[in-house]
Amino acid sequence: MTIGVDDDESAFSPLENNKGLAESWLRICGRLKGEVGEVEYRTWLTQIALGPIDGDEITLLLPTRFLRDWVRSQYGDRLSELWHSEIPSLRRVELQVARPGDPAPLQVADVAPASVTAAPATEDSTAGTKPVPEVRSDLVTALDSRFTFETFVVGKPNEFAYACARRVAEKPSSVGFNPLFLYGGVGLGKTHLMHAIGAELVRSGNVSVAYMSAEKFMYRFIAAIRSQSTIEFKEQLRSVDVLMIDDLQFLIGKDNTQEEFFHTFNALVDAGRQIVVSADKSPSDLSGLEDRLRTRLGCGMVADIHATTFELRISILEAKAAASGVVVPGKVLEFLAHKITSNVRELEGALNRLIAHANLFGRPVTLEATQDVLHDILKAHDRRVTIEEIQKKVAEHWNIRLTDMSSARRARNVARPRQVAMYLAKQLTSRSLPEIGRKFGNRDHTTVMHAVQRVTELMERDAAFAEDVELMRRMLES
Ligand SMILES: Nc1ncnc2c1ncn2[C@@H]1O[C@H](COP(=O)(O)OP(=O)(O)OP(=O)(O)O)[C@@H](O)[C@H]1O
Repeated sequence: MTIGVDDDESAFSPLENNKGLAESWLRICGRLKGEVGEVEYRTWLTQIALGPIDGDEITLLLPTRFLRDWVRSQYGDRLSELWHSEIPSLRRVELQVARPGDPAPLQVADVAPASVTAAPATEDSTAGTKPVPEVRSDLVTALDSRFTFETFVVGKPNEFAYACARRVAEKPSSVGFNPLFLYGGVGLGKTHLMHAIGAELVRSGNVSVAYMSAEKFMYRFIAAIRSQSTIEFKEQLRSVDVLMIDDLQFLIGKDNTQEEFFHTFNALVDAGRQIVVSADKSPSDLSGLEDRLRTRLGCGMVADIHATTFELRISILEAKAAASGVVVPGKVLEFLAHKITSNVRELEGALNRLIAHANLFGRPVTLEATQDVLHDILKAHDRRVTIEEIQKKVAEHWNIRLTDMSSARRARNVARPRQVAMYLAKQLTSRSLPEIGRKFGNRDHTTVMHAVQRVTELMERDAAFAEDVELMRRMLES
């Protein structure tokens, strides 16, 4: 059902005629204010006006499309939940851009935070995220309570970053370096470590901490400009003890926001406050950020989170499987750690899917079931082998020079490995025969065809040779 803000006034339930609805809305605003904090509430939520209610759907109106999209993405689910708790028959909250003549927002700027504020973590306030309460600064985006130091698995690739993060969490006033700059590829644990710092600081009390993504930083900054509250925004930011900004690369190309961040950064460092920043690259590689900002970012401790090793992937899988309570055989964990090497997020996603499947169907996790359930993920992770890799591995294995892959030498000890390499190129890549021929010293496609036939025949006749070729194939595929 779609409710438009249409011309049919009779279909509309004007707010002034619906006191109960207005009271519900005020209560919802009070709860939201308590949950998201004063600044966020004032920036985004006071701009919402009540629209019509029709059956199980209520419409809320926002002045611009930008605001509508932002409120939908950030608060859509929560608004639905809160409306449902007020009026159980309501199932949907529709967010629309207001048109001339639509009701104005209620004057709820002085809505007191509802008693829910003081309640313990509102576990249902954001999907999949359990916010940590009792944070002094309302600049804190909900911290995910799953991301703690206890649940972070430490190994060679991340031990340094972990140690630095711990240091900030334990002694925020005398860390000895500022900022802490965490960087590394996608899904390797940067956000996890930042949330862990936040959770630890909140637990220890007496420290105000602000965590937000660079994207959110920018939107808040823009919103502050729109609502003419930039001074307040700056003061809020500059009053925290620890400021953490995630995914700083988002600010590349956003010159005004960079400028604001730079000033905030300086003000906080000058005041002896701690900053933690994460990005996908080191400060020196973040081209697109202003030089002076890059220089300042690189002045503290720069900690790289490296790509995972097989051992770390196994440890992470073991920890996550144990926490799930589902028995996942070691063989399956090893298989996953071998196959999914891209990042921890994808590894975790694959394991979660297996666990969900096992729970749903009550079946044990086996290697066979894993291949079946994760068919699509595993396919996407199948390694793409290049002809150059094949040539290199085969040349090493048969102890010939790499250049002999393209040379005209016909001696058997050279020609045979070259044929094997052509055979493997045909088996493991999607290259055509002429393309393969070109990579082997501009040979004709019939030469490649002959090599493939010859190797196939030899493998049928000679078990030791077949084993050698199979070994090569496995090494290249792993
Ligand atoms: N060492 C680890 N131990 C346990 N879980 C981890 C570890 N590293 C990453 N994870 C998990 O992997 C997932 C992705 O991690 P996270 O979101 O922190 O990555 P990120 O580096 O911030 O990625 P992005 O660059 O996309 O923001 C999270 O669920 C996190 O808990």
